[in-house]
Amino acid sequence: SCVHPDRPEPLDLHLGMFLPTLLNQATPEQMERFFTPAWNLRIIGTYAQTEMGHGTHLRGLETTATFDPSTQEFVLHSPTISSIKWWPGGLGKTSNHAIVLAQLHTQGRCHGLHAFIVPIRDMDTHVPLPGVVVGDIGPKFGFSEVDNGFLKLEHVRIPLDNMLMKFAKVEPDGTYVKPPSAKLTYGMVFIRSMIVGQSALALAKSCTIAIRYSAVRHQSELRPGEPEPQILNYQTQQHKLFPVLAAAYAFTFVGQYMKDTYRRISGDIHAGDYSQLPELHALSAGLKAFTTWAANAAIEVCRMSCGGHGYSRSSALPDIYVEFTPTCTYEGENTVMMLQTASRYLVKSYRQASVGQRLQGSVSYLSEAAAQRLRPRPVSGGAAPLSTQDLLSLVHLYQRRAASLVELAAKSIQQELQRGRSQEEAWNHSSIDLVRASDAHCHFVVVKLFVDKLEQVDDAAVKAVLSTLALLYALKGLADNSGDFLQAGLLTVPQATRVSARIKELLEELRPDAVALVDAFDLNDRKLNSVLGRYDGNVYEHLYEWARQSPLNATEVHESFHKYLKPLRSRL
Ligand SMILES: CCCCCCCCCCCCC/C=C/C(=O)SCCNC(=O)CCNC(=O)[C@H](O)C(C)(C)COP(=O)(O)OP(=O)(O)OC[C@H]1O[C@@H](n2cnc3c(N)ncnc32)[C@H](O)[C@@H]1OP(=O)(O)O
Ligand SMILES: Cc1cc2nc3c(=O)[nH]c(=O)nc-3n(C[C@H](O)[C@H](O)[C@H](O)COP(=O)(O)OP(=O)(O)OC[C@H]3O[C@@H](n4cnc5c(N)ncnc54)[C@H](O)[C@@H]3O)c2cc1C
Repeated sequence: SCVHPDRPEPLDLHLGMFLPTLLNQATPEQMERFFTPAWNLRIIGTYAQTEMGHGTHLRGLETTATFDPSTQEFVLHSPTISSIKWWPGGLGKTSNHAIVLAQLHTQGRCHGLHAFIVPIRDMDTHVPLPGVVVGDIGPKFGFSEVDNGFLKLEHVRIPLDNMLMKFAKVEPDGTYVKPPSAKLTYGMVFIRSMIVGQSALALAKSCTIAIRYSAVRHQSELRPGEPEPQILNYQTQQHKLFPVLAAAYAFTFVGQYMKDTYRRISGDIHAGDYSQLPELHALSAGLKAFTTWAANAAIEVCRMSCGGHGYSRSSALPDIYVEFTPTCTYEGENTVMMLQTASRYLVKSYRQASVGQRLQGSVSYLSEAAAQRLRPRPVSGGAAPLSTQDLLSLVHLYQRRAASLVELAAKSIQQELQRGRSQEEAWNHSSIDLVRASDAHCHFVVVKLFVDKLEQVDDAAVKAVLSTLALLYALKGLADNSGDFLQAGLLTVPQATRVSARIKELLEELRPDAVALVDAFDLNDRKLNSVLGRYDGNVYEHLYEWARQSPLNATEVHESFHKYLKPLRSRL
């Protein structure tokens, strides 16, 4: 639930994008109307954009909203089976309103996607309103507590004033007034920016559970005859978990940066300055994809590092995974988001830099790269950047890897065009390179923000351990993507060998602080909800207690079962 700034009482649950969209696209009068007591007593809203046949391709959405000037109403309609709204959270049983994205038709012309508030259930009886066919889409991979639903609209009429008109408008005579920028109707940058913080939280929870458990769990023999060691002392366990720990800190800082950037740029937009919207769209789309893919994989690493007990729901890791994994799909499917960042921002910026334009923001390095391309600089074959004093050099290495992959993608498009392919085909035949370029750009942004953050840390001891984490994050990325760095001439094979050796040293250096570093996330037992991740470390007692609570243990096997079993046994 969310609290409207001017009203103390909490508003009802607004699912997913309902409230952010309202806040972003409703006029002040509409905000007043939707949040007056009559509305906020029980308005439960969902955000219905995706259809059965279209999720990614917004321009392909089929739901229509046709303005009828004779009655001053819009007629909302689902013309085909594939146009049925599908997936919106809370639509199946809970919501009584939906923000519906539909193709606006007025005066015989289609003006593209716009947002409409559609009442879908009676505010008193909660019965679906006339023309509204609504229900739940059925069991899913997870998210079972959310009634993701379907919505079929059969010529449903809503008043003119239910179209969100902060940017675009329809006059009473049906005249369409364009928004100051067509891009404002896309939205989504808010939630995508927030999801970056969710990636950090999912990582922090998972590595807290796995590292605390790894400090409690004793297993096997390290030295014959000695007691079983903590599994956290195994180099392989450290190699699994400490890079996740480093990523959890990295993404926490990126999440803070995205929140601040969203606030700053949306303030500019409200003041009528849209110049930073492309940067915000590119960053939010790319970093949402980059951090959710990384966190999704890392949660599984944490689960498997806990052995059998990691597979138990008592660890909380299966639930963290099931709840987190759809972030790679919703709010913009990750591959499509990476392509947006590359095609709509990086390649465009590369071309601007190539003609000497001085770029600002996260792509300013492309201007430096264009200049250096004019004055190529031999890569130092000397010592690899392996100490915390070298963090800035590592940022430059990531910057130059990104620049080289953006250039590679741009040149691939050029080559495809020269082979006679159309623009669209040339882009499609370069999309693997485009995704790689986006990934490298986001990776550079994450490393840079981590290193920038260190400058704000005053406590010497904290700064030292965070610098070691930043170094581990950067070197692990170098090792995992060494092909890119070698291919771009940014790393030599001997240097790559030294990087791997240095990573092992860093694991050892971090071992004494590992548990303190996860404690620092300050996730209490209730929030973690994990027997393995308990702050007091009393895992086995609570694991046994947790199992005994299982409903299956509420009763003994009934004697009728034995009666059933006996004849079977006698036949075996
Ligand atoms: C405090 C609370 C914290 C909460 C934490 C988070 C919790 C999360 C809970 C959420 C629960 C789940 C709810 C899920 C909801 C959903 O999934 S809602 C549906 C999401 N669907 C999508 O995201 C659809 C993805 N598809 C698209 O965005 C578009 O189809 C496309 C991929 C962008 C392509 O559209 P198209 O019209 O073809 O555009 P282009 O030609 O590519 O670009 C045109 C220009 O517009 C610019 N642009 C595109 N998108 C945006 C944007 N969002 N913002 C700004 N600008 C955008 C693009 O850059 C182009 O610009 P130019 O190049 O300058 O023309
Ligand atoms: C748990 C959950 C909750 C959701 N909640 C909501 C909600 O509240 N409201 C709402 O409106 N929607 C919601 N959605 C729907 C979600 O937004 C869509 O599923 C998402 O946008 C992806 O679209 P799609 O399902 O059509 O996938 P598709 O786009 O069909 O993706 C399938 C494959 O096609 C590829 N692909 C598609 N287009 C391209 C392209 N141009 N280039 C290259 N590859 C491409 C993708 O990369 C992917 O691999 C939810 C989904 C989930 C899973």
